[in-house]
Amino acid sequence: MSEKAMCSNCKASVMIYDDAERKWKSAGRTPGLSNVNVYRHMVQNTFRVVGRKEQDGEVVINCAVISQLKYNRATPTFHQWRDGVRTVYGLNFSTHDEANMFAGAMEDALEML
Ligand SMILES: CC(=O)N[C@@H](Cc1ccccc1Cl)C(=O)N1CCC[C@]12C=C[C@@H]1CC[C@@H](C(=O)N3CCC[C@@H]4C=C[C@H]5CC[C@@H](C(=O)O)N5C(=O)[C@H]43)N1C2=O
Repeated sequence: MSEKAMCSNCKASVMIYDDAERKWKSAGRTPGLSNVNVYRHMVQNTFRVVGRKEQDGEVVINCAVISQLKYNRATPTFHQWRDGVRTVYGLNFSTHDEANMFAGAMEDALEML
């Protein structure tokens, strides 16, 4: 297994900001909770955020973590970042603890890049 999870799975609703309509939309086919995690590729030392819907495993986010990424803890349970091009992702976590755990994994990844 060339990729390792940086923390245990965190539950969050994955959202994408629609610039045109200026509103957040649920990523994937339907709204709902996903298991999100930061994965480290052990050979390439690259990182990505992957989220799969709890309900049916749909991959709703698969986003590279680039060194310039600015991770914004907008609230204790809503964190957001730009993918470096044009997509803004938002994670609405179920609990503060999961939000902190995920943010810690993201910050660890950014330190290693
Ligand atoms: C300089 C910069 O780039 N700034 C970016 C943020 C950023 C900063 C630094 C680095 C990277 C980034 Cl990405 C920026 O400000 N962005 C990125 C796109 C969207 C937004 C722009 C305008 C709106 C206004 C309100 C605000 C907003 O979205 N929320 C407030 C805080 C939590 C609040 C919580 C939950 C979500 C769930 C749905 C909606 C709701 O609660 O119903 N909502 C919210 O309303 C959420 N916005 C943003 O965050």
